[in-house]
Amino acid sequence: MRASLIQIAVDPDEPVDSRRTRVAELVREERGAADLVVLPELWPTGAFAYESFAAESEPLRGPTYEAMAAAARDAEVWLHAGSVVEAVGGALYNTSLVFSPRGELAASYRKIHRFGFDKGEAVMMAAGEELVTVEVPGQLTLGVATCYDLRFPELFRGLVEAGAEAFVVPAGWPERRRTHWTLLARARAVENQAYVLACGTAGTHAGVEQAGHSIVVDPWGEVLAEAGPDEEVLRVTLDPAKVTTTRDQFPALKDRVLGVARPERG
Ligand SMILES: NC(=O)CCC(=O)C(=O)O
Repeated sequence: MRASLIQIAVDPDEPVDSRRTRVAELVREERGAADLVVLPELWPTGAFAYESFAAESEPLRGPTYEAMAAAARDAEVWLHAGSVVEAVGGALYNTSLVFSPRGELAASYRKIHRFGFDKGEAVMMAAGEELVTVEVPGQLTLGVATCYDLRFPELFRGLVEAGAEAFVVPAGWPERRRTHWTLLARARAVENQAYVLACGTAGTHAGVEQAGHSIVVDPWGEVLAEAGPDEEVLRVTLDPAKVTTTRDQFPALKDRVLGVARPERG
């Protein structure tokens, strides 16, 4: 399975419409080179551009949906189109969109763990509640998570229980915590014996320098490819059989103890 992670530079001087057009072209350029294309979290606005969230919010089938559905169809790729600020009634969600090569919506995922503690996304957005997997026929079953989710291993274990063999993690991760990004991507791969495809943004928006360094890790925890800090397309080939062989040859997942009791609070 050939995967291309498009690490987009989010520049506040580039209008959102222009970025949408530019990104759609970048996706189209992967035609024939990729089976799966991955974009980062909230690339239309920037993950830390909280002030623009409401103004740039869109319905699920809004302008980003339309542009990405057409790009997936033209490129004939599975497209994890990163995430958008989805407006639903009075609420906002950080919602990822996954399209089939026919440009049909295969899945959407509302980010479960919101970043910011008592500000930003954590207070402006509502939390998703559902785990999402997408089967790419004949290839891999993808488990979908977004950025800050990477810090919560129970989410990824839940995705494994649901059949995930590769995690796709769009992000807008800051340079300041880049060591966490790399470490957590490798940890999620090792503990779940699954591929991790983590696609971040480049550039600086809302005063937050982005780490870039999108990364692809195999089920043994080895880094297959890693981007630099700037806009870049990271291309890698995944072997679906490697998930099965890793899980068969070192069957740690079989030793899970399910339903471990939480300690009583005294
Ligand atoms: N957009 C995010 O979820 C940022 C997460 C982050 O900066 C961190 O976990 O550290």
